Amino acid sequence: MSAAAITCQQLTKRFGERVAVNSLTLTVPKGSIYGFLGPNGSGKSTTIRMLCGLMTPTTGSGTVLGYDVMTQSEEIKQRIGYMSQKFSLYEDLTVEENLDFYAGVYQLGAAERRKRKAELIEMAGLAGREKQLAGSLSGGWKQRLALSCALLHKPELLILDEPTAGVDPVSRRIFWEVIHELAEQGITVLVTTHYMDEAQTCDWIGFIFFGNLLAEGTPQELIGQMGANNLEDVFIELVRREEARQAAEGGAR
Ligand SMILES: Nc1ncnc2c1ncn2[C@@H]1O[C@H](COP(=O)(O)OP(=O)(O)OP(=O)(O)O)[C@@H](O)[C@H]1O
Repeated sequence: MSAAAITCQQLTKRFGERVAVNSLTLTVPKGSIYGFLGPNGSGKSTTIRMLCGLMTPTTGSGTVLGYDVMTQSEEIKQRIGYMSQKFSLYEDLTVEENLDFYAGVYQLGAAERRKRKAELIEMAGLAGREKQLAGSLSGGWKQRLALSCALLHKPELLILDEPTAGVDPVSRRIFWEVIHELAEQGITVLVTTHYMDEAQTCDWIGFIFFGNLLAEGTPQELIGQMGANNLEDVFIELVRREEARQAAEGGAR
């Protein structure tokens, strides 16, 4: 059995002339938290959409939980948990009704539905809020409900695209405690974030810019390799070097 939850080799996505993801090769080990970082528009969401089976790569190859990203997108969608930037909760349904809705999407039987709902309400700290309308929850609670919905079918892999964007620091901290608990249970997590304090707690980091993977390693390895003080400095230095390289290339033409 493979020790990788995700592998991709030279995965590429073009939109017309624009290369959104350029020959991306990476491996996400099972049970790890992999932080996927990069400036706005660098290709993170496009990569995630390809890995989730929502978008077909232009070229390259990859597997998610052993399934082929080119040909087995349905198998992948059934087995992963995905939370997008604008997680889709039904604001006019209660917490419990949202969970019921997604339990229906994942075709859970009545007994399993009851069990998973109870477990996830407990995990997310949503007890006592079951009858509250999702639309009346604060950002942090909405986000924890969305995470619970993404976990109903017990996925082995959780893919989170900027799950904490616009959420207050206390809620971010609680959310990340849950992420680490899930990883301890063996769930693999691929997560994008612009918050370097969050990235610092990941097992692995990949930096992408203009669709290219510029660096990969543990946070400590990257900080050491760059002679930086912290991940934020690594991030800024990688972007600066790449911009200088591109400017030199442009000037040489
Ligand atoms: N459907 C599409 N059609 C054309 N271009 C697209 C499409 N989706 C993304 N792009 C382009 O591909 C590039 C990568 O976008 P992507 O959304 O993957 O970046 P990102 O790293 O997720 O950015 P952010 O941090 O802002 O979410 C951008 O230049 C974007 O404009």
